Amino acid sequence: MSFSSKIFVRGLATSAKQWSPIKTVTIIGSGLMGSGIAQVAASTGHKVTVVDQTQDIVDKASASIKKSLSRVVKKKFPDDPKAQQTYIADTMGHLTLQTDAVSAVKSADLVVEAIVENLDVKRKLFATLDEAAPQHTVFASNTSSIPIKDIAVATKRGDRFGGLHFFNPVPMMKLVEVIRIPETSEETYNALEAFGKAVGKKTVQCKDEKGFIVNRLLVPYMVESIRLAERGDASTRDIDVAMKLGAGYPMGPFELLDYVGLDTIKFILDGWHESDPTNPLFQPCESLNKLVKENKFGMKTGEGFYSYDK
Ligand SMILES: CCCCCCC[C@H](O)CC(=O)SCCNC(=O)CCNC(=O)[C@H](O)C(C)(C)COP(=O)([O-])OP(=O)([O-])OC[C@H]1O[C@@H](n2cnc3c(N)ncnc32)[C@H](O)[C@@H]1OP(=O)([O-])[O-]
Ligand SMILES: NC(=O)c1ccc[n+]([C@@H]2O[C@H](COP(=O)([O-])OP(=O)(O)OC[C@H]3O[C@@H](n4cnc5c(N)ncnc54)[C@H](O)[C@@H]3O)[C@@H](O)[C@H]2O)c1
Repeated sequence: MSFSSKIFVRGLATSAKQWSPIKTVTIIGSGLMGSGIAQVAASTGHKVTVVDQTQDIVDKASASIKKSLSRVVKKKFPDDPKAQQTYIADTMGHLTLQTDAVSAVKSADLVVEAIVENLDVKRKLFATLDEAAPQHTVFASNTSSIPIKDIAVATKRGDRFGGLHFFNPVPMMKLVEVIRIPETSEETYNALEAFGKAVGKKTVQCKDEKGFIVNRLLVPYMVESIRLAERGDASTRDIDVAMKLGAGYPMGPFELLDYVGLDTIKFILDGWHESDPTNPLFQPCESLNKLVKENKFGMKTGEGFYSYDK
């Protein structure tokens, strides 16, 4: 077969591959979000490989996925222990957990990144994976606050790059935001949207703007809640009760702040303030900075706006 026809065939194969549904998924990062994304992908029949930095971390991820699955099956198959065990075994049977990212992307249709919220680390990872992954593989980041385009520049596949922003806890939250950058092709967007639906989520589409949809509205709301308490207008408890009973939120803003992590909120707010310093919604927040300075990040450290049994 001549060189040019080889390119043509490969081109067809590649382009044909882009239209096929995502079946094999690699998730880089097995923390709070990566393990949740892996769980919902594996429990909906996808072949999933999860990667993290050490065997100890991936072992912990495996255990937390099993723990979460045991909570899911109690609701899904009440009084049917056999069905519960089968569901857990089938899901775990679709999951491979390892520490080598390069080999993990060799046959991936989709790579979802859910590693530390650090642009340089994300770029370094994607640059490496761009060399290792097949041409047809779609890349997506689960970042909360970094513009997808700033991550995608590390690769040569802007047309096969997007954002899949899941919500914490992934097994429970029914939404995934599908984010396009200008280069994202129609095929890529369709594949990402179809994957979001295939893992049981409702998908919404948005541009690659600060906070996408939910965080852009939630972060200012939560920071304004802190300012309301700082002024002494109401207590944190009463603000939480008010928003749960008055607005129907499952958690009040201070419960949610402690749940998501005060360090994460501060990181996001500082980033948005830096890039838009006059925006009143993004002004720094004194009591948030004080708690983070004292390493009081919320549930994950045992103390934030509230104290928790560790
Ligand atoms: C936010 C602004 C920006 C911040 C930073 C970025 C954030 C990020 O980018 C965006 C977000 O995620 S924003 C954050 C978006 N997220 C939110 O806003 C969260 C809002 N909060 C909620 O939706 C609810 O409070 C929860 C669903 C978290 C807990 O439900 P609850 O009723 O309050 O209390 P419950 O008793 O605990 O659980 C009841 C049952 O649910 C089931 N189950 C629960 N967790 C499970 C898991 N991990 N696995 C499996 N199953 C799980 C289980 O069956 C359990 O029964 P069990 O007998 O205990 O096993
Ligand atoms: N926590 C949330 O509520 C939430 C919700 C939506 C999106 N996000 C986003 O998801 C991403 C992950 O957040 P998280 O809360 O799961 O963080 P996490 O700290 O729980 O997990 C991050 C994981 O990535 C691993 N990691 C870091 N660098 C790595 C590398 N180079 N290769 C492989 N693994 C690496 C870490 O070991 C860790 O296990 C972030 O971008 C965050 O903004 C977080």
